[in-house]
Amino acid sequence: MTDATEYDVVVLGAGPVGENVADRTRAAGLSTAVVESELVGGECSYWACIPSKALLRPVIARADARRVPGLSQSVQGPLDAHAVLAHRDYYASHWKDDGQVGWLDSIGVDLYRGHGRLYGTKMVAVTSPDGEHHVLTARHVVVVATGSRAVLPTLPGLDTITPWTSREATSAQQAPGRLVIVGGGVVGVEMATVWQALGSQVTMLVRGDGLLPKMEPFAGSLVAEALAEAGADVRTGVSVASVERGADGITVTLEDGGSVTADEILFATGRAPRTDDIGLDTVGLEPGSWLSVDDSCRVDGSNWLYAVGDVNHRVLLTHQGKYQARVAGAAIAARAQQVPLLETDRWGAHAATADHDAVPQVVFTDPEVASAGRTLAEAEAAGLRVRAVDYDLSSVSGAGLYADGYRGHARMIVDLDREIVVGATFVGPGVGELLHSATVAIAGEVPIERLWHAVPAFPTISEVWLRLLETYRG
Ligand SMILES: Cc1cc2nc3c(=O)[nH]c(=O)nc-3n(C[C@H](O)[C@H](O)[C@H](O)COP(=O)(O)OP(=O)(O)OC[C@H]3O[C@@H](n4cnc5c(N)ncnc54)[C@H](O)[C@@H]3O)c2cc1C
Ligand SMILES: NC(=O)c1ccc[n+]([C@@H]2O[C@H](COP(=O)([O-])OP(=O)(O)OC[C@H]3O[C@@H](n4cnc5c(N)ncnc54)[C@H](O)[C@@H]3O)[C@@H](O)[C@H]2O)c1
Repeated sequence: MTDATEYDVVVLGAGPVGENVADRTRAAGLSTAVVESELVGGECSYWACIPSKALLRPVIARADARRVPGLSQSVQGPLDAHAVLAHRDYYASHWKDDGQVGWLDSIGVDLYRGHGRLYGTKMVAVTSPDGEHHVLTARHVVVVATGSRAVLPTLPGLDTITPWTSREATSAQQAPGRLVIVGGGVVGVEMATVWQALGSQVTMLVRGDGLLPKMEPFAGSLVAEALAEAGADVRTGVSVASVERGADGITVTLEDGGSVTADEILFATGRAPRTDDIGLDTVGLEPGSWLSVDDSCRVDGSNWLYAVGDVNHRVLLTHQGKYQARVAGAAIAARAQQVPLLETDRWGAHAATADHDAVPQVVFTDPEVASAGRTLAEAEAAGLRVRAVDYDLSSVSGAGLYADGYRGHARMIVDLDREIVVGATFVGPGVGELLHSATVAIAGEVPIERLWHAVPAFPTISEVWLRLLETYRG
């Protein structure tokens, strides 16, 4: 090893979360280095959130326009797939990270390109692409922010095909004629929405009994209904037995004996931590494991190792990882300054409390699904005494004006002992922008009787809040 360099903080991985923690520690006056093996900006910028949403936006805008009388006639044609993909390429910065590298430079964070591995306590060894080695020593902490990767199931014949993961699904340069998607989670439904609209014949193979199993059941039902109307073949309760490449493409054999043939197959079957080759064994941790942390994002049992973002498996979402980065950054700075007492209590400045109680998520399908906090099933499993309050979104004036024949549903979960909202789910066109109202109500633990005074503007879809509260109050 050559070229040993010392920093206050060393961050392993420059995805959105690593970048944010580096920003916070640098702003607190701590010298900070980040190590990145691929592109600064991580999965989110190049193969996940940004390209997927750039692909989805024209699909959703067209679907919305088709529901507006006077406009629908002019948007009946197909999408211009070439222009949609070019728009995506632009938002993925053509898979170049110059902009983000420039930003790191502007905030005074040093970037080391290469594969980083922990190398004992407070040390990170970096192997650069041209084979050089650096050892970075952290005076205070090392932060692991190496994210996650797609998981492929073990299947006979997998080695005969080159399957798509979320990376290929978000960066493909043309629509396959026939696309099979295995998995009915968030990646599965968003990518089915995109590629069916761009001209592929999509078949979804879902082993459970519905889509989006982690959300309220009506969310998956409404999305499945709309995907089927868009022409996708959504099959639930089916499992893949094997895959094989033949003259006519990829043949997927199902456990019930049926089969489907396609040009491409996307496995949208979940994520694994990128920790198999980061030197965890040198610090007594298990390679390949998710890193378990406390609410300040410090790895259990350590006083110098933090883990933020996907890699700690608390919530696999960019905005929540960036929230963890803000909390961890504040905790790292406070501990470095030897602040005697950190605010690690619930909702304190050094506790990522919202990870447990107030996580928002938007699934950008048509209809959109927007949820915050707990589902009914989660609230009950947590032992809360709750009531689910339901309302048909199509009965809200603003929804009718938004789209002809509006279809949607809303559910609010009320904690009956505290009389506060602990969860909300909205499904319908345009509901994504409604979500922050729910997040504020949940994180703020606003009493229902005070929410009654939060008057939604007429005639917006947000009047659903009034209808939910009226329904609750009877
Ligand atoms: C298709 C798809 C769509 C998504 N859409 C959304 C969305 O709309 N909204 C949302 O909130 N979330 C979305 N997500 C989730 C989101 O992408 C992740 O939660 C987010 O990227 C996590 O950020 P991170 O910084 O923890 O990890 P990552 O973004 O994975 O970044 C980790 C970085 O660490 C680097 N790295 C790894 N190992 C090493 C090493 N040994 N040395 C050096 N560098 C290393 C990687 O190269 C990478 O740049 C989506 C995910 C997918 C797959
Ligand atoms: N809009 C967004 O916020 C957004 C978009 C995409 C992804 N994400 C995040 O990225 C993460 C990954 O998404 P994902 O959809 O890959 O994971 P997921 O865990 O949401 O869904 C994976 C699905 O695949 C199924 N599955 C697993 N193994 C299987 C197998 N062998 N055969 C058939 N089905 C199998 C699971 O039952 C599950 O329903 C999620 O945590 C998600 O929140 C967020």
